[in-house]
Amino acid sequence: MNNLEKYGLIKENNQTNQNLGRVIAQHRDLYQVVTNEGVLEAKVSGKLRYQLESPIEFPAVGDWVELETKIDIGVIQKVLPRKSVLVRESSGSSSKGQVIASNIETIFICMSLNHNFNPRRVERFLTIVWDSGATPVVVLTKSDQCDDVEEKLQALEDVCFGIKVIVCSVIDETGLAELQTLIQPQQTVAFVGSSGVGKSSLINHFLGQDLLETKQIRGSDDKGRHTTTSREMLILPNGGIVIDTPGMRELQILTGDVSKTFEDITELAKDCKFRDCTHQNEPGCAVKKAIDEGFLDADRLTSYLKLQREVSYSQLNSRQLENQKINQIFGSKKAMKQSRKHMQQIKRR
Ligand SMILES: Nc1nc2c(ncn2[C@@H]2O[C@H](COP(=O)(O)OP(=O)(O)OP(=O)(O)O)[C@@H](O)[C@H]2O)c(=O)[nH]1
Ligand SMILES: [Zn+2]
Repeated sequence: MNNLEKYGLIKENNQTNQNLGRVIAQHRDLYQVVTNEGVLEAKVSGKLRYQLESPIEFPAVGDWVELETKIDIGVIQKVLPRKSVLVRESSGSSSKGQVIASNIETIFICMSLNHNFNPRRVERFLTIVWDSGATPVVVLTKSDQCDDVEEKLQALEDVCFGIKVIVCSVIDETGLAELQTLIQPQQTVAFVGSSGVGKSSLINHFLGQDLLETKQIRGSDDKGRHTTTSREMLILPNGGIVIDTPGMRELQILTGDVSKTFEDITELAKDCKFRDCTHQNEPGCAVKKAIDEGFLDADRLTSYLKLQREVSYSQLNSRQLENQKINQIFGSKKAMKQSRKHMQQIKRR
């Protein structure tokens, strides 16, 4: 098996694949691409850069690309059509979206069977995965810590209709063999889910070694992760391929873990005068105070508020959404009725 086959290339009628490669890591404008000759650094050609119309079209981890090899660097000329693409709507103001990874066949949505258990969260992850074109599988982790697995499975019945659900534990090895059968040689998979549900532990299990640092080892400090290593695409001993990029890990913020991602703000907010403080113009706001005193970046509050809005929208159904919009504009439904009445009176005059 040549390099590219190892990285998931399925041979089709004796193609030569001379200029073919797969992106295995990305650091801003610089890509790491695996070819049949080895791994090389690569950039996007000037021509391609000019042709691409949106950030989403730029190469990303998982992409198959055509490239020309110069002496010390590869030049990417073309991104081959993607079979699936996981996109993260960017939360900055230049809202264009960003590719997290592409050409993933199966995405394991991980959720632990203890306090992290929440069917709504699975639902949100499912939406993202279906949108990507990959096949979702729901993986319920830490079954060794749960006494009511059956009940929890029932709670998921509607949400997970027609989807494979696997109960597992790396402690007593429940379900791991079954999970392994879903990671076939040359198939690309990924693990998503909130921080701490056991994604690294599962990947390490399938790797047969502790390549990824789990929470226990790294302590609670998440900083610095992935800065020294570029293991964003891992080949398992059985031949399966796992994509594990920092972006993949960040997918959780889209799905409601705002308070966890913005622990500094939630911590500060405990000192706000009002429990339901929105940190915008209330008196006695500890978050605003921290910004004024230079302890907190104002940008951080902005992205917190933006994300919170996105998340709360995505959690509401359309009717609630309508009500929430009304509340934002008019204060309440009652106020809206009053303002309508008022408008009608004006018209009549
Ligand atoms: N009891 C029990 N603990 C587990 C299991 N799997 C993982 N853990 C523990 O849960 C903690 C978090 O596991 P990780 O594998 O680091 O979780 P993660 O999802 O990779 O977290 P992030 O890297 O933050 O995204 C660690 O202390 C693990 O030892 C399990 O099946 N049972
Ligand atoms: Zn506040």
